Amino acid sequence: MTSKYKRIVVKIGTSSIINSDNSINMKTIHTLSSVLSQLNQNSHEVILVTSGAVGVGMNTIGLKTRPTDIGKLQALSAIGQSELMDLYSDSFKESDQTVAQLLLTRDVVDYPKSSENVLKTINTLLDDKVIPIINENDAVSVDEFNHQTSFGENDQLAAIVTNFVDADLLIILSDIDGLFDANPKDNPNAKLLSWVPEISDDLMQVAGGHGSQYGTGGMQTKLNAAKIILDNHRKMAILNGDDPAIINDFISGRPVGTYFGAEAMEGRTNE
Ligand SMILES: Nc1ncnc2c1ncn2[C@@H]1O[C@H](COP(=O)(O)OP(=O)(O)O)[C@@H](O)[C@H]1O
Ligand SMILES: N[C@@H](CCC(=O)OP(=O)(O)O)C(=O)O
Repeated sequence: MTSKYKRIVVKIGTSSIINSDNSINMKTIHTLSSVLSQLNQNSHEVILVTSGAVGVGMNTIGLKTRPTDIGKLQALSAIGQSELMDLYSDSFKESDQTVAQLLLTRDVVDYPKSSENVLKTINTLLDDKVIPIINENDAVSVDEFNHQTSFGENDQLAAIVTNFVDADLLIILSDIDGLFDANPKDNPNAKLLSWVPEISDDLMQVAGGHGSQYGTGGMQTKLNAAKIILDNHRKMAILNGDDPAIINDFISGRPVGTYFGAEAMEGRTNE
């Protein structure tokens, strides 16, 4: 496998981790753990940004409808985060892969001393071949005047982390094959876009909201993430997380999903 991408950030969304009946998608968690372990043990460096704390928390206490109250969501994420990490730890252990948990707030990357410490921690973990698993620290995040600690959602968090750790590639795994020229849930004739070199206003118009009650951002937040990535001359892909082995296909140069990058890639046109 080519090693064009040495340091890779992979983000997985709630809709890939939680099934529509509120059960946990253990198959995806197992395959993801195995694929990322292999990459990490074969000359790549891998960081996982995972959503799912609120969804797993809902599963744990048997709640079927996502609450809107912030306090309830924060409590659910506190319940779900430890469960989620347990699932990942057990699953990565099957591939002899050690993982570490980092819960970030925006001030951590905005303040020089704390950002220096987080970067040192991540680099030390990667040097030691440990996979950092990152989520937003939902229970303490706030978004208020003079005290902004919230990333808001994990697509943006993943793009910020990709820049922060100077990674070569961000892969966003979702419940859909990539970015389409219209939301396929509303338009059955929508076509998959294979290559996106820039984020135009027209493109922002085709990006709709989330697909299930468990996902939060939809394609809009993924395009905001892509903008951060392209502005910083990096590369990103949106792939279907149903079978995370698709990560290997993308890295090997197969034209799967949607690729965001200024330079063309062989085999990719939107014709
Ligand atoms: N133009 C588009 N192309 C693809 N998906 C779209 C588009 N517009 C809206 N969507 C919706 O975005 C959803 C993925 O976002 P979301 O539900 O937030 O997932 P995640 O939990 O992976 O972040 C898709 O299931 C789809 O319904
Ligand atoms: N921090 C939240 C995730 C929020 C989020 O961005 O979710 P998603 O749109 O599914 O990536 C959680 O773990 O539930």
